[in-house]
Amino acid sequence: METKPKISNVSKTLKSDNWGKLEDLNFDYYFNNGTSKRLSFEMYGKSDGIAVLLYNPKTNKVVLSKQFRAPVYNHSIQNGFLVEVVGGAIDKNESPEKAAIRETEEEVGYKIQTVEKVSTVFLSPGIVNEKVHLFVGEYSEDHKTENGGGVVAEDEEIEVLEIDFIEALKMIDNQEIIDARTIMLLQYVQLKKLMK
Ligand SMILES: Nc1nc2c(ncn2[C@@H]2O[C@H](COP(=O)(O)OP(=O)(O)O[C@H]3O[C@H](CO)[C@@H](O)[C@H](O)[C@@H]3O)[C@@H](O)[C@H]2O)c(=O)[nH]1
Ligand SMILES: [Mg+2]
Repeated sequence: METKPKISNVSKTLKSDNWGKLEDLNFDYYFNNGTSKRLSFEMYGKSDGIAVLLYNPKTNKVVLSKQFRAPVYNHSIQNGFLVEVVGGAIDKNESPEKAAIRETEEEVGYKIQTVEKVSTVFLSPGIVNEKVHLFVGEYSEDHKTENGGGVVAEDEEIEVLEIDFIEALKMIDNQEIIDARTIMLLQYVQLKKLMK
């Protein structure tokens, strides 16, 4: 018996192309009840992204950033300023690892040599097209540079926070940390016992 493909006749429609792209994915969807229907689902995204948690197992400290996020402000939360891990968009022809190392220096001013891959995740798979590559990276004071704070030409302004790991975990409990990438990476470090 011939089985129909679940998804067929796929096309894309570009609806907006500014900071990121808003597109429709159009397709015929074959339901389990034997009917099929043409569907269009909206997807928004830029390039894929990276996020890095910097941790120092000698001092039990982590480095986080604080910056303005429009959707957070839009919800009248924390006046729009979110505590996050280092994160950013991957440049054209750049590997996720290279992007993680570059963003770490740009945003928080530590020049690290290596990062360790944790996972690649979707943060909002119903809407957002971006995959985010998650990393952890060991740092020490020796890696500190004069840089950090974000790229002024990109209207970035980043406050660098170096705090005790235990304090960061408490900030998850009291809802001061509400960014999913940051929660995932802090809990990864806790689960894998990378720090006390
Ligand atoms: N988002 C956005 N940023 C803009 C815009 N115009 C200018 N910018 C500036 O461009 C910077 C982009 O910096 P990146 O560090 O490359 O990206 P990011 O926004 O920090 O991305 C990280 O966080 C996202 C979650 O908020 C993640 O989705 C992404 O994967 C990554 O981890 C922002 O900080 C902001 O200052 C705009 O229309 N939208
Ligand atoms: Mg960023």
